[in-house]
Amino acid sequence: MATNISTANGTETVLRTENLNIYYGNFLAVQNVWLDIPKHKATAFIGPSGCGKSTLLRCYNRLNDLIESFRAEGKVTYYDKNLYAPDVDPVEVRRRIGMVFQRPNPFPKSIYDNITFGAKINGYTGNMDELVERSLRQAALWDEVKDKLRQSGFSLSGGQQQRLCIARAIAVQPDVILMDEPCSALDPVSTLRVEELIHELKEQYTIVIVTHNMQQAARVSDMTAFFNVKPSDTGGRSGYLVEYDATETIFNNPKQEDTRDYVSGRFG
Ligand SMILES: Nc1ncnc2c1ncn2[C@@H]1O[C@H](COP(=O)(O)OP(=O)(O)OP(=O)(O)O)[C@@H](O)[C@H]1O
Repeated sequence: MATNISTANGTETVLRTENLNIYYGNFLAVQNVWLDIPKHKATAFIGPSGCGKSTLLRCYNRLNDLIESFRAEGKVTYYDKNLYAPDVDPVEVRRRIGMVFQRPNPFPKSIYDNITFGAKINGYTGNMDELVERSLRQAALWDEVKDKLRQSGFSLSGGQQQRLCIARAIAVQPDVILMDEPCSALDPVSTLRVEELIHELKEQYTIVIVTHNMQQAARVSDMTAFFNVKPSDTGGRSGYLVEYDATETIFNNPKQEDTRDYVSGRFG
């Protein structure tokens, strides 16, 4: 279907924003975003602090709905279906479009129960032991925890906790995994582990990752969107999309001077 094709790389589009403006109260936080997220690729959002990377990311699974002052104009579609249509259940959206946060946030439960919790809520009727093993294997954590599944999730290292959170996200069988600076609280070895994992995960899932670390964007992503901020009519500074292209192009041959300056470290 023509409307389902990302012009950027010819693959199927999973999430699309059209003329998206995001407000907190009267403040226009992000303006006029047109962006296609391609299937089974990793797409990175980069840009200076406050340009709206996390705000946009949270629009994709309606997590901003929980913020009272939030309001969106324009369109966000998921396989051509309007994510904000009145008949769309935000809880189901969040099951299909999972999220991993900046700080690992396991539930105060055992490793095993961290994985099964969401599945139980969703009425999963399959074999829980298999689900736990499969999810932990996919998150490259199984070998490290298989002998201590009944221990608390908090007993793991920070990097292991983040992989547990990724396993928890996988366990509800999502289609998309949103990652908001997933490595910013991790040491370099754990960061590398999660980056390797992203490469493996994108064979099955569509990944969108916000990162402050440009080397990380260059290492893990196929597509990169660079956002910047500019003064807004509503006061303050609004984020906007400067350039979106294959990661290699953004880092080696960007079309916009602002992108070139940012990726070369001249500002931001
Ligand atoms: N809950 C909120 N209420 C009001 N304003 C908010 C809220 N969350 C974010 N903002 C504002 O929206 C703008 C975009 O913030 P956002 O956190 O999305 O940017 P970011 O690019 O992810 O920043 P950082 O890289 O620092 O995490 C900022 O001006 C921020 O102050």
